Amino acid sequence: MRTLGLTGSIGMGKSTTAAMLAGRGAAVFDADACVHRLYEGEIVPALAEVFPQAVRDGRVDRALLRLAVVGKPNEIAQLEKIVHPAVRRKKWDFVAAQARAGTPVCVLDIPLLFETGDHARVDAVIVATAPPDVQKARILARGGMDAAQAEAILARQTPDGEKRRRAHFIVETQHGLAHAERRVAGILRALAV
Ligand SMILES: CC(C)(COP(=O)(O)OP(=O)(O)OC[C@H]1O[C@@H](n2cnc3c(N)ncnc32)[C@H](O)[C@@H]1O)[C@@H](O)C(=O)NCCC(=O)NCCS
Ligand SMILES: Nc1ncnc2c1ncn2[C@@H]1O[C@H](COP(=O)(O)OP(=O)(O)OP(=O)(O)O)[C@@H](O)[C@H]1O
Repeated sequence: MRTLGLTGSIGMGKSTTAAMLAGRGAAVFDADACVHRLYEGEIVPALAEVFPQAVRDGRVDRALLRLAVVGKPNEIAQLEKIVHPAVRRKKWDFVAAQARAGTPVCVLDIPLLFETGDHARVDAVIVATAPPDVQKARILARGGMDAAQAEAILARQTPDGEKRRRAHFIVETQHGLAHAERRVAGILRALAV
């Protein structure tokens, strides 16, 4: 099995690129979706001890959690200390299950691929990217985060230029879906998978 890491800074088109890889047969682990699932129950007791204001009806309310942690380095570090080990377990369980099932290509879609060191544990790294103005417009258009919150999140991520330098493959997402789809097909061809 080939294991590919897919990353990109906030709003760069990572999830869209992951969906294209899935459409071509890859099994995708989505770290953001994994976190969101954990917030529905499994990790709620641990979080309720530290961020009780973000728990409503037995689940984590992400808008409230965002208010509690974004732009607050100590709080986000505390959150990561609880969330990241749980995600790590789910991620490698997923990879092991895919290997057992004989899946040919497994993709780890992880915003913090370099920050966690996972880039060194995969066969190749794909980085989704777009110019900064496109990125900012996308984050604001999606709603949820304002410009200051987006800046605070970006400040915690490896800069896009460094991600691109360290990538084996780059998918530029500012040229539209068809363009990115062709690039994804080309990458899979180049990897012979
Ligand atoms: C801060 C939270 C509540 C915001 O939730 P929201 O629904 O608005 O955003 P979502 O989870 O979809 O994340 C959007 C993007 O923000 C970026 N991001 C999120 N958390 C982090 C973080 N700790 N460090 C850097 N970037 C982050 C990523 O690019 C991610 O794709 C949420 O992201 C969270 O709980 N983060 C902590 C867990 C974490 O580190 N996740 C990152 C991948 S494991
Ligand atoms: N190749 C593309 N062509 C056109 N629009 C795109 C492309 N890729 C992404 N987009 C658009 O950009 C926005 C952000 O994309 P997406 O959700 O995939 O980003 P992301 O990197 O996963 O974001 P985040 O890290 O914030 O979760 C979406 O509105 C999506 O439709």
